[in-house]
Amino acid sequence: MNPLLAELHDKARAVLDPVHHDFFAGGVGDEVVLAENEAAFRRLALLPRVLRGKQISGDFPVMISPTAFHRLAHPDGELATARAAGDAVLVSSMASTVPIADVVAAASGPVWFQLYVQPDMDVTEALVRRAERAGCEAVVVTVDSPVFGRHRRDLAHGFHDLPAGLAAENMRDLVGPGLRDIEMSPLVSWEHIGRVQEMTALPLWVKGVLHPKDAIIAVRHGVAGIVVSNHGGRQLDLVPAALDALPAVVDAVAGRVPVAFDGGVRSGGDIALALALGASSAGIGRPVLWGLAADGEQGVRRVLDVLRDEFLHVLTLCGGELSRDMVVTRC
Ligand SMILES: Cc1cc2nc3c(=O)[nH]c(=O)nc-3n(C[C@H](O)[C@H](O)[C@H](O)COP(=O)(O)O)c2cc1C
Ligand SMILES: O=C(O)C(=O)c1ccccc1
Repeated sequence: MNPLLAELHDKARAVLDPVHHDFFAGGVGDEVVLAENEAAFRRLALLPRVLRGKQISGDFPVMISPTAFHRLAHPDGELATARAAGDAVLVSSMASTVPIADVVAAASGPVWFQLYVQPDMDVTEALVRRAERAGCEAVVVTVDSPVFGRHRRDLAHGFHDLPAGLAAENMRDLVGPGLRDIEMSPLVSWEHIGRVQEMTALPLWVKGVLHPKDAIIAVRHGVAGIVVSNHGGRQLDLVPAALDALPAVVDAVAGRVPVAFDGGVRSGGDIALALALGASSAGIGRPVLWGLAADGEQGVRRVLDVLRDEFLHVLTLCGGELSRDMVVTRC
């Protein structure tokens, strides 16, 4: 892990209510997958290319992955995250504690709206309209959550609702703004993806694909892109590290749509490895929350600056190239 990010996590741990820290930090079950997501990067190495004779461009293909309830981390919540995002894609959680319209207004770059399809399709449509009216540039449907993950730390703390004054603002006047007003349903299917596509002209991405067969089905449904993710180890504690699932999905998709990735990215080198394995961009989840808790907008900016600087340094050392043939396993 980049030591500056570790420092921000230490600071976040010191300032956060331990219950809220554990909501952000925790995973499902024994937290095997949570640990594996980071460990998977350590098992890979890069063979740099040499004497390529070129100056690298400043492209920084990173997105802020959707995470719920930023006002648990800092009073400015998602407004601070949005202001700090710069030109990175900000995927704003449907479970934000600031309404999506205000998130987009605070951002200077693209904002995408993350959606859990609600079994009441009128509620789903109302959410999509809110995202459209706000000016979101894509909808990202999270598909790895037919049910809430059983987060052992939350159960131990008895954390199952937001403190007074905080709410899931996008849900207001639809069902209710409480944590449990957001439904996850095992009845959601590919048919619902089609229905969301009929609702909106916005590009639709699916987030949380691990099986290459699902990636192929997604492409067949005309998705704009796929995010390979295991939800940061918060859903099924039996899945592989997200990084280990990436190559097979990239191969199955065969360039037809972009394949983004998240899970365990903690350094510029991690971003480089994900890109070398074929990811179009790397998503950052918890480190953004640590920056936000530690120092609000400045903290999130610091996280992105540290990762950008380190990524561009690594990329330069790799001759400005990242490809699958440069990745080898250690030992
Ligand atoms: C506290 C927390 C809340 C999350 N909330 C959401 C969410 O609302 N929607 C979603 O699609 N994913 C959610 N995720 C998953 C992230 O989008 C992402 O997949 C994951 O955090 C990436 O792994 P990382 O934290 O190791 O970077 C959440 C993750 C965390 C840690
Ligand atoms: O905690 C999560 O991982 C998550 O996705 C979520 C979604 C909605 C409400 C609370 C948490």
